[in-house]
Amino acid sequence: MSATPVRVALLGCGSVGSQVVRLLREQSADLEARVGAPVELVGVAVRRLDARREVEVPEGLLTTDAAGLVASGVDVVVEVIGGIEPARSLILSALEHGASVVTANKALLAEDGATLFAAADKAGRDLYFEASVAGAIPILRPLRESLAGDRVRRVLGIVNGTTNFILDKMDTSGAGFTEALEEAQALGYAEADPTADVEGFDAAAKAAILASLAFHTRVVATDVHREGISEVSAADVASARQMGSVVKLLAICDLVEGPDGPAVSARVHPAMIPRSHPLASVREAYNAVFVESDAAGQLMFYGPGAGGSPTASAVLGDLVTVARNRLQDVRGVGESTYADLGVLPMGATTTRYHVAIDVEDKAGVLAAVAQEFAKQDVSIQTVRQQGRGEDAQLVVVSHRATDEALSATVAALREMSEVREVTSVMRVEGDSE
Ligand SMILES: NC(=O)C1=CN([C@@H]2O[C@H](COP(=O)(O)OP(=O)(O)OC[C@H]3O[C@@H](n4cnc5c(N)ncnc54)[C@H](O)[C@@H]3O)[C@@H](O)[C@H]2O)C=CC1
Ligand SMILES: N[C@@H](CC=O)C(=O)O
Ligand code: NA
Repeated sequence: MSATPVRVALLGCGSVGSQVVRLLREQSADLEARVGAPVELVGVAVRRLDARREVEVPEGLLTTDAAGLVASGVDVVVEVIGGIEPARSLILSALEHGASVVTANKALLAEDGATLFAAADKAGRDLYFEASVAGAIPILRPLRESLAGDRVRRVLGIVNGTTNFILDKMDTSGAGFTEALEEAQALGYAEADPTADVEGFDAAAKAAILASLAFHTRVVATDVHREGISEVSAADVASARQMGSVVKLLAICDLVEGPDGPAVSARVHPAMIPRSHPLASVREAYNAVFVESDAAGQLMFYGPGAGGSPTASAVLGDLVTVARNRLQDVRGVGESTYADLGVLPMGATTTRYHVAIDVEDKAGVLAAVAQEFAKQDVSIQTVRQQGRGEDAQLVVVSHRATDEALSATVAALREMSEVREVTSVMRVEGDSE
């Protein structure tokens, strides 16, 4: 006699949801063998019954009553609607009704993960979310489980495919930001409204999730310093190229020593990295995440971070785990926030700056510019002059200093009579000091 099926409800049938349906159908026999029971899709909640879908869903499974579906006694709810509401209420209701939950919703986890994890604890059910960060790349499970005996010091990565595609195009073809964005939209990488990707909200949510798991503390999206790529100009990209560097949108999470003890620093911003750095070779819409820990040293995780099918792969991985757990009547590893660390403000975080300044080409200008750096106690690593006369430009790269001191230096440079314009300001990462 075959085992009782694990009954699955799917919420949302867009890019990711439709691929979840496809994989559940195509791999049904293997999934049954791996789980130890048939995995049965019993309902798919959609916004509109007559919408065009990438995959055929038997009509009897479709419903617009998501709330009714999660309350119908299913074993697992897979949430791939996205956004805060109704996703949050549906997940909470699913847990209250005894279902385990798999979600790809980084926006919700980074805004209100605490409520969801508390509800999962209260219900004694699993809440898994590998797909929420870097799509198909297994990164949350390694942080939560494989590295549980180590001390992670840094997580550094490219975690947004859309912005990496745009920056890569700007670098390889000399395209401006708007042109590169239009290409990303035409290829279906960027949304019609690409704000969450382009302005760094998507990457900041992922940074919050990564930092929470890596450092065993709670970090929310608003704890993450966020700058997007809409201000990155063709001149910035060209300036990076001249330095042998490339511009990438990075998510950087560090375990640091704050004024009151260990703290977390989490930031998302464009930065120049040397072309020799492994992250520089991450092209198009790919993602990569570096993890540095005391005992393991450096680890790199690389692969497709976006797209329906890769993301559905991560969803199915979680689905198999929570289904197995249910059959064995156990729970997987939950949230761990025992470290309860403070968050270091961006101003106190140490970074390095690249500053390109159009200046008057006359004696004493270089000394005057250097003096503004010295006033803020910012040490200069290199200065290069390019062009002459009207076209004279100084390119300064600093040593590491607090972000507060560096931005005060740039503000002072902008006020100098010898400075015509500060044309490019960008942080520098992945280099020696
Ligand atoms: N597309 C990607 O590459 C990745 C997406 N994710 C996450 O996966 C989730 C889903 O993303 P996509 O599939 O790309 O979005 P999508 O916009 O293609 O699909 C969402 C679907 O949910 C439906 N929906 C909205 N409200 C609903 C409701 N009340 N009841 C039932 N259905 C409803 C929409 O009509 C739409 O079909 C999001 O949380 C997203 O952040 C995570 C990693 C990568
Ligand atoms: N919009 C995201 C995809 C999902 O996380 C991206 O471009 O990386
Ligand atoms: Na992932």
